[in-house]
Amino acid sequence: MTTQKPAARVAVIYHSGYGHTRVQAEAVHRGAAAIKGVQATLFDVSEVAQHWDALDAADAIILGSPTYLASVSAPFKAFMDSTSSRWAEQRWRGKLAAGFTNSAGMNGDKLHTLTTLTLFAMQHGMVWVGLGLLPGNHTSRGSPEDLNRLASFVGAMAQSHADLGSESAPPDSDRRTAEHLGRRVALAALSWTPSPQFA
Ligand SMILES: Cc1cc2nc3c(=O)[nH]c(=O)nc-3n(C[C@H](O)[C@H](O)[C@H](O)COP(=O)(O)O)c2cc1C
Repeated sequence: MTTQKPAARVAVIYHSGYGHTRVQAEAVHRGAAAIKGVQATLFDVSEVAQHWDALDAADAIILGSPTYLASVSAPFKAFMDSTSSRWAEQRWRGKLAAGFTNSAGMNGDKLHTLTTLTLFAMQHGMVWVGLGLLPGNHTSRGSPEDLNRLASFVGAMAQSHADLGSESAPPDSDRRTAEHLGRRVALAALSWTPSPQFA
């Protein structure tokens, strides 16, 4: 008898003060939801109180925050701190994790935000899934239209000019990069079954 593998569940949780990171989060979610057999959900941190069960049940949690003063935003940090009882019980141990961030600067110290998200996942005993893309816009033949134009490895980066609204920023290449992250995590979640001995 063959046993049907249950659909993988991917939760995307994000904060966005002005809508730009929400656009990125929606793209990550779209990418994950496009994978057959994957149930993808998208949560704003302000509504996390209603979604703890879904986060606990997820096979993968994708974390997203704008970069504010070189790190995660205060609302996202409040969410991180509110997971401390789960940290103490290591309830999320063995889940997959990934991350994304958006800021006004091309660099803007975004890497520090992604590093913060990675360390958060490590403290929870989660297993980090990187972006898995070579750098875009990396040679004289490259362009800002390239996937992964900001050349990140650890997660998806996006950049939004500070004077543009979320209807046009971040640009299409960053939205496609975010979709790629969602797809990659969803595919990983479909094939990720940690054994009971995994610790
Ligand atoms: C309090 C604050 C701090 C910021 N700090 C940075 C920063 O360190 N680096 C950067 O490149 N942009 C910084 N920005 C710009 C935001 O990252 C940028 O506007 C981003 O698109 C906001 O995303 P959101 O609309 O999802 O909130 C900051 C913006 C705010 C409001």
